[in-house]
Amino acid sequence: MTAEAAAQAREAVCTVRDLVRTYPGGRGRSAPAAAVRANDGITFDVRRGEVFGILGPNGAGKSTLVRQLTGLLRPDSGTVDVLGHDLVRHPDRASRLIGYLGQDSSALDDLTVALAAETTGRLRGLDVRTARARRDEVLAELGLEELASRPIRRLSGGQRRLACFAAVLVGERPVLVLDEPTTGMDPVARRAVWAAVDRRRAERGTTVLLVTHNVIEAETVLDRVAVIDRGRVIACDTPAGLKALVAGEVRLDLVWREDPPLSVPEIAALEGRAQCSGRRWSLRMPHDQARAVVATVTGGPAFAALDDFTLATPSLEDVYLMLGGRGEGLVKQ
Ligand SMILES: Nc1ncnc2c1ncn2[C@@H]1O[C@H](COP(=O)(O)OP(=O)(O)OP(=O)(O)O)[C@@H](O)[C@H]1O
Repeated sequence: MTAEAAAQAREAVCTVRDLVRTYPGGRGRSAPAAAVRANDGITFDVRRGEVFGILGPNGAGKSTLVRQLTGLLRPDSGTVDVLGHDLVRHPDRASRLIGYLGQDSSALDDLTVALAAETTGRLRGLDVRTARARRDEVLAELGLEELASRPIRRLSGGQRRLACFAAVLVGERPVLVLDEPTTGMDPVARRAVWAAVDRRRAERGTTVLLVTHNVIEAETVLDRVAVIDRGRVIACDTPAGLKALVAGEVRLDLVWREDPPLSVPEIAALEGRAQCSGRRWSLRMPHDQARAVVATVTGGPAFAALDDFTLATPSLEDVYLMLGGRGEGLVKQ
């Protein structure tokens, strides 16, 4: 091991090695359902104080991965170490180390926002006074005071998500695992979540593992990201490092009014290279080629068929596609 690798291993808070999890096939309605290998040899390290992302489209295996990290699902093979604890052998230790926000919040639905936060603190060993004090701090921090006495089940989707996030923060844990925490939230709530995460990282060195299929969020809030496709890590780096893989290229999006004008030879030649989604074509190409294509679509007979076009610098979605991932499931807003 090099000195650098040794230093990195020392500061790793979470170490995942060769994690495999297969869901058994069942008896489907018409034919037997095949087994699904949801995690197929996943390996990565998360360092202290890092916001580490797991990015991938629906069904990539993200939730399966975090449920194993949080001791809720047993892997077929592989290891999960969090702060020196073997969580495959001792899954019961996960709740002392990790604050987990899963996708399903129904367990808290019957409680009010305040009681959900207080109860979580009590379950984590705080005495009543401390649990109430922490509850009040977190509700104020997230702008939830006005909703404090409302039952969670009566809130909007975004408010409910924020209330569950608040509960996760009461009774501090050194590691937070957040499975798509901002789903359904408006921009104000999203900002409150990221500010709360940042504050804990800066003040307490909290380490955050964040599951997302939102590429914009991934680019703005993550220090490093593991890109997952079909149960495997296909890349792991900083967002900037990943985007350097497609540096020198631009993304051209073309939106046609109706059918694309395939009678124009230059357009027909582009079709095979484009990611087509309805009337939208998306292409990645070097700058000078993009200039030539823009001249063709805006100057020639193709123009009448064109509804709109945009040129943009490549995003993590382009990296994902370049690496062979299926891009359809990623969210871009
Ligand atoms: N309990 C289960 N039984 C059988 N197959 C499952 C089960 N849970 C998940 N799967 C399958 O395992 C694969 C990975 O699912 P997983 O929920 O981990 O993906 P994900 O990346 O979290 O997706 P999403 O973004 O939609 O939450 C999918 O093909 C899914 O259909």
